[in-house]
Amino acid sequence: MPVEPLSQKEVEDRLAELPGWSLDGDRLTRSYRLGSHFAATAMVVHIAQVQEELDHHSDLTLGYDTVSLSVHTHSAGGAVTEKDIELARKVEDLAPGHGAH
Ligand SMILES: C[C@H](O)[C@H](O)[C@H]1CNC2=NC(N)=NC(=O)C2=N1
Repeated sequence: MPVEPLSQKEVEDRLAELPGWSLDGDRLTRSYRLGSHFAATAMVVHIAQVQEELDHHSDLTLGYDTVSLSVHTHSAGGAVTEKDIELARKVEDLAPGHGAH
């Protein structure tokens, strides 16, 4: 099923409920800090699992103690869609369990 681009207003409304997430050009982004490199690595694996379940994938970057995501929807011409918001919400839900902030 095709996903439609969200309007600027729709993106802003949804971002209001996703603290820490922001729009960088046409992408939703957020970085997390973790307690160790191993903790950050475990969070990356958990996010990868969620992304496979959603069939929606961010550019996911592992640093020493950081995890960064940047996502938009390729099939919507690179716009932000509900799929990006859904992924962001799921990552927000799993982040506290990894001690990410
Ligand atoms: C075939 C597969 O369903 C598609 O390529 C999916 C996979 N993951 C994806 N991820 C993102 N971010 N955008 C997409 O359009 C997308 N499409």
